[in-house]
Amino acid sequence: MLLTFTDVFKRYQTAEGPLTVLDGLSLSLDGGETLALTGESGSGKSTLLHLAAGLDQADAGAVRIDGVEIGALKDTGRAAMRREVVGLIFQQFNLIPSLTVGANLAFHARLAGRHDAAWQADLAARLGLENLLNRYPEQLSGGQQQRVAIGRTLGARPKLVLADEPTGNLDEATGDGVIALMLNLVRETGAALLMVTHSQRLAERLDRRIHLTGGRIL
Ligand SMILES: Nc1ncnc2c1ncn2[C@@H]1O[C@H](COP(=O)(O)OP(=O)(O)OP(=O)(O)O)[C@@H](O)[C@H]1O
Repeated sequence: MLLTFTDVFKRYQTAEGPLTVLDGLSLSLDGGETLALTGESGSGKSTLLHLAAGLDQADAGAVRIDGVEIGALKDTGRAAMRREVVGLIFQQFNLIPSLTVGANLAFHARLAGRHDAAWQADLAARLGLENLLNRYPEQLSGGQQQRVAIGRTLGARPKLVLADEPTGNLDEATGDGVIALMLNLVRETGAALLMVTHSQRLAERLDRRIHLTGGRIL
């Protein structure tokens, strides 16, 4: 298994008192598998993704990537795991505004020590970005920005891609095109994908679907 959650609990302290968001949740994702995560607003989908990315820690239970329990790693170990194994794609694109499209595309691959000019050129072409490489993110449409974000993530050849509502800011037709490109590239590189979506229609395009409710997977 590439990613496992075993009996994971996550609580937040809120102004109204403690809130249990994940309540003994377990799940597993195989290498190369694509999995859609749905759930009501506020059910804990982003919380789960943050735990999978090592951006936050569980209060109890274990989150493992490639057999390594990320809660047991020190900060530097978790950062290395994020850099080298995990790729993140967010609704808000999160491109680096001061870097060109070309430099954004290369950024994660360089950080991971896996920059490969031929692969980057191939990705740019596949994502229809080859004529935009010298532009800055603010000079792109939302769909173009998300294609850069996908290229930036896959440029580093992560084993695990975590996507949080990747087409949430795009219209349906643009979003469908972006998802198709992302799924093709994810499948081609053999990465696994955990994608949060509100859309049952998009969820149907992935290998498997899970639904988060009451802090657990149905
Ligand atoms: N840092 C925090 N402190 C306190 N409560 C939080 C914090 N982060 C999230 N929550 C609460 O935890 C619950 C789960 O939030 P989360 O963002 O994981 O849900 P979600 O399923 O991703 O929601 P949405 O679909 O609306 O994005 C919500 O009730 C939210 O208010």
